[in-house]
Amino acid sequence: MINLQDIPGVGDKMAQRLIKHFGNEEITVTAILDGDIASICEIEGISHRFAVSLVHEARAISKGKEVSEFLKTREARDIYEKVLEIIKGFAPSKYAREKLNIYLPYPSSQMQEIESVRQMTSEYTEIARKINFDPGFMEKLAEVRPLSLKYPRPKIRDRVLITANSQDFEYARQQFSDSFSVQLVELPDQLIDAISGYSHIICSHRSFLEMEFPSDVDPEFISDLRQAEEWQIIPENTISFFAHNLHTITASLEVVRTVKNAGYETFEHLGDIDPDRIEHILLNINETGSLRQGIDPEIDRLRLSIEHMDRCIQDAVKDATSRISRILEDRKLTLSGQDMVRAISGEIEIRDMLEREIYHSYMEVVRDTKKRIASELELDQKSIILLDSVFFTHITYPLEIDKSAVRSLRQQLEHKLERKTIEHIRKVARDLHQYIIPVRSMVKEVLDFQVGFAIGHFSCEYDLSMPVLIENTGIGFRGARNLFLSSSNTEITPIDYSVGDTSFSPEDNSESVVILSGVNSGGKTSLLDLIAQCTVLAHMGLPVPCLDMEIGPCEKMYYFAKSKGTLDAGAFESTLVEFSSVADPTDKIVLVDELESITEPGASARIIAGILEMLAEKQNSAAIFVSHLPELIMENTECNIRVDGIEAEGLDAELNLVVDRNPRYNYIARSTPELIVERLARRTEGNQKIFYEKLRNKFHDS
Ligand SMILES: Nc1ncnc2c1ncn2[C@@H]1O[C@H](COP(=O)(O)OP(=O)(O)OP(=O)(O)O)[C@@H](O)[C@H]1O
Repeated sequence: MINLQDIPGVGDKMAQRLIKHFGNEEITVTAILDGDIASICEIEGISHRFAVSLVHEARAISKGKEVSEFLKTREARDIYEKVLEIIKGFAPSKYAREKLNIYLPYPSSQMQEIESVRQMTSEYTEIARKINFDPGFMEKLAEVRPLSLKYPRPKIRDRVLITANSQDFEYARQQFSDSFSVQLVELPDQLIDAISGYSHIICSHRSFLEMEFPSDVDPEFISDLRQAEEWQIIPENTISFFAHNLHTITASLEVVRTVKNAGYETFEHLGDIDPDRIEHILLNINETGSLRQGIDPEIDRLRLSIEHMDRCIQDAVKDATSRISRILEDRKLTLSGQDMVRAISGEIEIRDMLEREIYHSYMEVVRDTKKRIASELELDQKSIILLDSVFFTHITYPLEIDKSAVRSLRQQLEHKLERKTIEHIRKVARDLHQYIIPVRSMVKEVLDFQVGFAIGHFSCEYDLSMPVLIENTGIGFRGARNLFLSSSNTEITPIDYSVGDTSFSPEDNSESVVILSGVNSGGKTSLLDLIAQCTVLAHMGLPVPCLDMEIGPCEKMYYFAKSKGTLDAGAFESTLVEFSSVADPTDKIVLVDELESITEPGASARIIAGILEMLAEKQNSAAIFVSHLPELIMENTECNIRVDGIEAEGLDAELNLVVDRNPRYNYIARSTPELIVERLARRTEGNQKIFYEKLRNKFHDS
């Protein structure tokens, strides 16, 4: 087991953060070595890229090998990166894109790594084919992101937890004071101060049962503070985890359901995950952690009542005043002589007489107004009693209301709503609590599924096949298509070719070291790229762009691309130094494109011959050298080296080169300069034509 801080990029602080997240160093290192990018990314501030580099570095240390152990040259790494870039094009998310970076070509000595990817790839290719890239499924798959465990903890201003002794107080403060107030109440006369201003009071000790609470307070009691679960005291926290990750969780559930329904056991070990049940509970909440509308009719009613209360009362009072106005307009007061005398003598007030006259009609309007408000706000009996005190018992015109009574009514409704909401939230939190760990595992699995599915999708899209791994040295294939050409929409000629001892080798032609000669633009470099792609993919455990392929896995891959022009002395020397590494005894595949351009033809033919001899003598390596100097090279060696050729068959009616892109075994291909000259001679006129014809005749003379 390696130490966390041995991994480059992991300092003291980073190690602590990782250990805090995973629990201990051993679990952390195991997660990193397992490539558990999803869990590593759950830590705030750690990017996918950094997580991937941790995995690479840790694996390299644990195996005592460099990451690029198999890929020995810059061009070999380029091929790997370009192939990986194509696969990444199928990644449904940024996470999957990054995680694909942990797929590397492994040397044959790490066959178990190759085998495990091969097995996984076959499964995923089958799943991808079966699900057939259903757009709905693909959309859900793409919605899954690593879970965010860093979401704002809810601040609950109207809740207080009262504790009865300093130990409970300290414990509760540490646990809960981030979310709501915690108070110490050791004596009954401290109670009122501690709870005033809070509508939701939680008592954490039975001694509070004996204390007298104000009549409008309805405290909750929990018997054992330390035994209480999070969902009992801060259900909002549990809800927050699900709400904050709602999209990812619901999308993951859908992915799991679809894969299960398609008959695959990929997620079977997630036994605790019942997508229907979890989805049903999640229907209660929205992304902000609030209860969704339409879930609890009582809560909806209270929400609406509070929201519409002011407008409803305002409109009802306005209409009532108009109605009173109309009543007054129709009224006339006739005073009898006696009344006049009593009024003058002060025995009765004119005001009283007037009030008496309209009292019944006025009160009827007030009664109707209350009824209307009660009905529009759907008030229950308790609230209707409070509504009574909103209206005065004496006559006012225009109709006036008691604003403090309106406030009390509102407060009463708000308290009721809070109470109902917390009851509901607690129920949802209790139901969801048990799924926190299973859901975390599920999302991790679905994220890994994204990666596997991307590979499966790539395999289906390019119609790839799993290569057969053989004991012998060599690589051979049928119907192979260069992925880089496929991506550029060129119409591709499938290639059949074999180097070394494969069942595709022509009879008596199983040499593993060959020179590939041929026409300019015949496809020699494309064929080298194709062999490099197949070699890299096969050593990654991935399928290859061939109808069938056999490969003898090896330890290293060298790819030397064509150099641009003759090299100066320094560059020539460093190229030779690079090539010297080919001399070590390990089995390898060596691909070289036109090495002759490093120096003048005679010298380079000797150098190439020397390198080829060395490779051929070891008999454990496959090598393909593209060269325009096959005869010159062969003159310089006695070794058993095969020369194959890609030949141009001539010019077509449009004067384009007609090439057979499939190499011919044991065949030195004719070069094309004469065909190019021929084409120029036919396409030009006048002096130019004369010039090209002169050159063409030179070929014919020889
Ligand atoms: N199998 C194929 N199917 C279709 N087109 C191909 C195939 N192989 C190569 N080509 C086309 O031929 C072009 C030239 O190929 P490439 O560069 O591999 O030839 P080359 O023999 O290496 O040429 P040169 O000798 O000039 O370096 C490519 O760009 C590609 O468009």
